[in-house]
Amino acid sequence: MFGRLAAKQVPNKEYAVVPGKVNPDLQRERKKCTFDTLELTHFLDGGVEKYKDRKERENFFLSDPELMDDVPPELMSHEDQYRNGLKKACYLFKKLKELRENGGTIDNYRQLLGGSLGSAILKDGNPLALHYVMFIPTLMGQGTPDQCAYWIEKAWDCRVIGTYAQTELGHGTFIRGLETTATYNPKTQQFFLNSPTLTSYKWWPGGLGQTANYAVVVAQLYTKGECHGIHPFIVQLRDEKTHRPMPGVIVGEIGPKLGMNATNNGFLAFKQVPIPRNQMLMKNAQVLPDGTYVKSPSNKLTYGTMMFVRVVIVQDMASYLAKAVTIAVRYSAVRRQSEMVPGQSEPQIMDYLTQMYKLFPYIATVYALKFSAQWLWNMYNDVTAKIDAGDLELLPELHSIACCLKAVSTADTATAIETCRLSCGGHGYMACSNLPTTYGNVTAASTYEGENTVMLLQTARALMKAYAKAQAGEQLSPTVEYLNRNRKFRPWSNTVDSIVEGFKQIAAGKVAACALSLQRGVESGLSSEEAWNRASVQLVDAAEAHCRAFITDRHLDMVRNGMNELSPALREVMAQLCDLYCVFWALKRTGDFLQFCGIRGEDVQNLQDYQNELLVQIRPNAVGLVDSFDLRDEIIGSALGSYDGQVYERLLQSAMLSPLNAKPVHDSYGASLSALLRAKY
Ligand SMILES: CCC/C=C/C(=O)SCCNC(=O)CCNC(=O)[C@H](O)C(C)(C)COP(=O)([O-])OP(=O)([O-])OC[C@H]1O[C@@H](n2cnc3c(N)ncnc32)[C@H](O)[C@@H]1OP(=O)([O-])[O-]
Ligand SMILES: Cc1cc2nc3c(=O)[nH]c(=O)nc-3n(C[C@H](O)[C@H](O)[C@H](O)COP(=O)(O)OP(=O)(O)OC[C@H]3O[C@@H](n4cnc5c(N)ncnc54)[C@H](O)[C@@H]3O)c2cc1C
Repeated sequence: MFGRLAAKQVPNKEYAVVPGKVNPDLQRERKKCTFDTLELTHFLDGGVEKYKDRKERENFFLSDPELMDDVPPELMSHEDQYRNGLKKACYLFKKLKELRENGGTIDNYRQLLGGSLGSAILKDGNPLALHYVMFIPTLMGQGTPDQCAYWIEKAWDCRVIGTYAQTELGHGTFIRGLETTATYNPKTQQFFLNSPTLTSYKWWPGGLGQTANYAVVVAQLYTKGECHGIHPFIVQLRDEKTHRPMPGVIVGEIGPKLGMNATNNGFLAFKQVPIPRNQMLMKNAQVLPDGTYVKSPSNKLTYGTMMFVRVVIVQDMASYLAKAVTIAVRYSAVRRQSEMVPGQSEPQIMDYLTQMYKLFPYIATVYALKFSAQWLWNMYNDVTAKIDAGDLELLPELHSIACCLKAVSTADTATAIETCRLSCGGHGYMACSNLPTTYGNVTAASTYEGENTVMLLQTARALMKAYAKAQAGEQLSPTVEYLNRNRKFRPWSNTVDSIVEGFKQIAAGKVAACALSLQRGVESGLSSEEAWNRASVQLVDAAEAHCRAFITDRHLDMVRNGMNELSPALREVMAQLCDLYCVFWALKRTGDFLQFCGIRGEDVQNLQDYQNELLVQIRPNAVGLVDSFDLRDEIIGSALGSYDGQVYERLLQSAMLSPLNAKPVHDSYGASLSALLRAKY
């Protein structure tokens, strides 16, 4: 493994990090806060009991030195990143078991992964993540009771470790086009898995490289000479004792990536690999022993695990963003630069309105995403319970709203984290700020589990259907109710209610414009598919507008109806954040408001003034707001964002970890530089 780096001492002892010393600017900021930060933390946790559970859990994991890195992962080789990630992931499993046996409150490993705790322990990814996030959920969601009974316990106990192998070199988005085949032979009662082309190689699954010994493989099912489309199969990839690849299985790792370098993403191919009939997951569709195919009530049920992960991603985005914005806000309170008034002392950079504008809307975004994520999670649970009882009616609506929320939450969070990085100037570019790694983790989510443009087009498809229903006077489901053709939008009134209503009006206008474009396209002689492609830029835009309308509506509803038990001081700050989120997006979409909501130039000026006012109102509470996220320093993992604000001391300390600083003269001097310096040209 990597050698323990002998960290060099900081050059001057007085510049070392001093335990307990807090930067005076941060102390002043904390005194200014107008609300009780603990009250907000309790609210975020969902009550005092849950707060206590979380604290206990964090203490249990984060006080264990085995789970802390001696060396930051960015200083490790690709191979050591994997070794380190795997070692910690396995240790974490043992600790989790210990916690559960002692009556701990975390019921599964998945809860550890997406949240801030998981990303603190396994900063650059977890090779066991897919086992918990997709392999086990697929067994649970797609297995028959017998299959669940056989596999799930083994999987929970990590006696088998799996991944979810769907994407291929040639196809990620268009899953109906996957090329891996599973052909049933009734004589042997086996499926034979085969990879007929290079493009059919599975590519990307997390943990597939060297970790998993099983996988759910998504393959085209052939039986009695007929193809029935893609289905999930449990396939053994490696020997349970030796861990060597099974005969006919070609497997490996795909190499370094922009981020998530410990996740051990892999490739996989099969040469006619046999598996028994009962390893097709048969809750929805079945193949009988004689090869007869029994159809699923809906072939979209095979897509259930993706839906589940899309729902979870929206929650994860709020966690990642809370971390990034905590780093940037604390740093902005400590950092002083330039002169606002000539001759006066340098202000905290957070006193510049442009800096407030970079940061505060993203504090608000944490709440906006959190409230939408909570709603989506509840809806997901309701709909899956109904599906289990045979009622599939709400599935399309869940799919439509999950797709756009997944796309908008990941895209917004990636932009927000990049803005946080920029707001920290040069130091934000340092790996030790933890902003680059956080960005790497988050930007991946714009691609995985459904590429964002493609997800928005799925929502747009549902919106077009809803629009047609509205035109026909049919009843609409709640998330698209605003498309009702008889709906009268209220006139503009310079209030946050008006903005939220305005977003619905914009979405309705854009949806109608798309329908018109599609109709005109077809009338001009295009096929419906060609017309769809011609309208697709507009369609993506309409889906985003629909999602923004949903998010602002949820946020306002929570502030109005979900915070009654909070103190007036805290409710006031929560209302300011909600207003800021709405005004920020209204100003980003001024053109839309002018086009669809009948606002005038002076209304835009009013919005601008209101945004400035909100930024100034939030300013004294900025540090209090991020403190309320209550993220421990181990979770923040940043020289810029620790609670004590010893920013410069930590930067210097972290530079001393660089192996290049281990000796006063680096070996490379003798190997190349000395010759260059002495050469006579
Ligand atoms: C930590 C994480 C690590 C990462 C892991 C991964 O990335 S794993 C890999 C992750 N990979 C991905 O995420 C791959 C992304 N790709 C996909 O999910 C699919 O290929 C697709 C949804 C884009 C199209 O699928 P398609 O060509 O089969 O469909 P179509 O467009 O022809 O529409 C037909 C109808 O089906 C409907 N419908 C569709 N999906 C659902 C659903 N889930 N539920 C309900 N309904 C659904 C749709 O609304 C439409 O309804 P309509 O209008 O007829 O009433
Ligand atoms: C970090 C990471 C982890 C992953 N983990 C897993 C895993 O564990 N298991 C697994 O099976 N997969 C995994 N994936 C794969 C992931 O799900 C796919 O990369 C994703 O679904 C996108 O598919 P693609 O790569 O084929 O992109 P493409 O579909 O090729 O996208 C390329 C471009 O084409 C555009 N495009 C494609 N289709 C359309 C369309 N119909 N209309 C308009 N534009 C279109 C897209 O918008 C995009 O701009 C992972 C990917 C990443 C990055």
